Amino acid sequence: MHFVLDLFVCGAQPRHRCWGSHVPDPFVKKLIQQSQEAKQAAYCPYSKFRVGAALLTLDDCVITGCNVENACYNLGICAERNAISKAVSQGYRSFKAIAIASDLEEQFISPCGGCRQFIREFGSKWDVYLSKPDGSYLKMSVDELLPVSFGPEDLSMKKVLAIPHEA
Ligand SMILES: O=c1ccn([C@H]2C[C@H](O)[C@@H](CO)O2)c(=O)[nH]1
Ligand SMILES: [Zn+2]
Repeated sequence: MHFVLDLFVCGAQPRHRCWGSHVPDPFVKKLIQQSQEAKQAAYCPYSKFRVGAALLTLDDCVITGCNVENACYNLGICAERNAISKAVSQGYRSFKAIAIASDLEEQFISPCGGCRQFIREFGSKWDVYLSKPDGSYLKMSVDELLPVSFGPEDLSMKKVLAIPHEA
């Protein structure tokens, strides 16, 4: 099997290249690299804790995000939620994976509870890659990160993920 190695950060037009739910290792490495690049843009003057996220859409676009803090501390947004909000605002609602990067050398960055719920909104079967600056990673499913979760299905909102023009 042949895989094209580079993933692009896309604009509004999704590209159509799929390989199912299994993301081959070189692509995971690239996605982690992109989350590390996204981390460079973190706006975190208060915590000084930089986080980046790279989201891989079902049609193989990569949307990135970083944490953005605020002088009104509680208004800060995490990198994961930033990336997901960016993706949704560009019309993406189906995701294969999200990679998360921080500067913690000794442990894999782990999403906060709020982000776990935010990620879970878009399915419980996709992959979350928790990484370290050296590129090593821990792969976890959304289900593992947030077991026995509450989601749109519990509100009988089966069509909630459909893009409006497809609904
Ligand atoms: O997974 C995480 C954990 C923390 N942060 C941010 C929130 C805040 O800006 C800073 C310190 O918690 O890191 C994220 O963006 N993602
Ligand atoms: Zn969070």
